[in-house]
Amino acid sequence: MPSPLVFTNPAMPEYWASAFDVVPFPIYVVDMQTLELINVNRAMRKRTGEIDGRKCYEAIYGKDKPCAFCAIGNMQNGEMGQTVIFEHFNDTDDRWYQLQETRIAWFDGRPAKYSIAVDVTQLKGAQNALAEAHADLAIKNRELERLTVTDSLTGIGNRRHLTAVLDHELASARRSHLPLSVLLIDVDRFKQVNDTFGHQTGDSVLAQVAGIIVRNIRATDAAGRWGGEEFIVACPGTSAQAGAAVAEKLRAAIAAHAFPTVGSITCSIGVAEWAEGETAGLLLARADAALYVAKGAGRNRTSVAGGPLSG
Ligand SMILES: Nc1nc2c(ncn2[C@@H]2O[C@H](COP(=O)(O)OP(=O)(O)OP(=O)(O)O)[C@@H](O)[C@H]2O)c(=O)[nH]1
Repeated sequence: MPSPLVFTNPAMPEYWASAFDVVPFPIYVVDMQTLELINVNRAMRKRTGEIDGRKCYEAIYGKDKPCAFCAIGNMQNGEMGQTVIFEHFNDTDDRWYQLQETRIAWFDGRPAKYSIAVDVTQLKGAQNALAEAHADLAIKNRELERLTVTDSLTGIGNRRHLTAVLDHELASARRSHLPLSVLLIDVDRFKQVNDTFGHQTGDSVLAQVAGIIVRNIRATDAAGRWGGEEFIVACPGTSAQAGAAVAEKLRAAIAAHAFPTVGSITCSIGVAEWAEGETAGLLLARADAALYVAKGAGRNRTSVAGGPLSG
């Protein structure tokens, strides 16, 4: 009993033609030795015209030598009925095809392969659009995430970001037993800046102060705008003494900066080192108390908090 893939009935070529002409997808049969097209169905002829007898690579792909992706090489020693399925972009008509190619024996015994080519260009387009939409969404989500932790005026971390950073740094300090200091920075007499030069100039001063802070701290430090004209810097691995040095550096940099329209401004800074068992709220309360001392002592200075507040 011959394999159903070995066509032996001499009437078969006609049968083949009538059966495959009703299939709406292009189907063609190639002689595996000569690479000549033995049979081409109606859907294929509609696309290519009469190409029977021509080399497949030349008639279908407009090439002057066999295609690099041709499956015939791998089929030469394969089993009858061996099938490969792959997708291919045909640049002669700029369309994607899914090709299903099967090894057969033609009616006269010649080894051949027949190919069914399904145009999947639209499907590919939809897949690509979906992939693009996913990528776009991922980028937008990322941007949204960034915006929720960014202060829109200064571009540095906002209060939400700082709260998360402080929680994280406190947990790290608890584990590592390394010191952690926070700096609470407040622009001096900022109301005057607004009142004298207008709110817009005030905004610009805040953005510049943020820039000075960010440029003068370590990559491992975290800075953000706590609100209004107040900024916080968290310095992991930093004692109160070292924190005071960072504060003085920032204070001097801000005092030395020439702010357009406004001239010079100053700031006061409260520094507190985290004490074992202390919450972020209590740590900030101590930094705030130190800031209050700095303001009371005449502003444009740094004050370091004493030990933890009781209660
Ligand atoms: N331009 C601008 N001003 C702001 C912003 N947020 C808060 N302010 C202003 O900052 C000023 C803070 O004033 P105060 O709290 O009295 O403090 P100060 O004038 O800096 O005085 P001291 O802190 O005592 O030196 C207020 O006038 C607020 O309106 C902002 O986003 N932009």
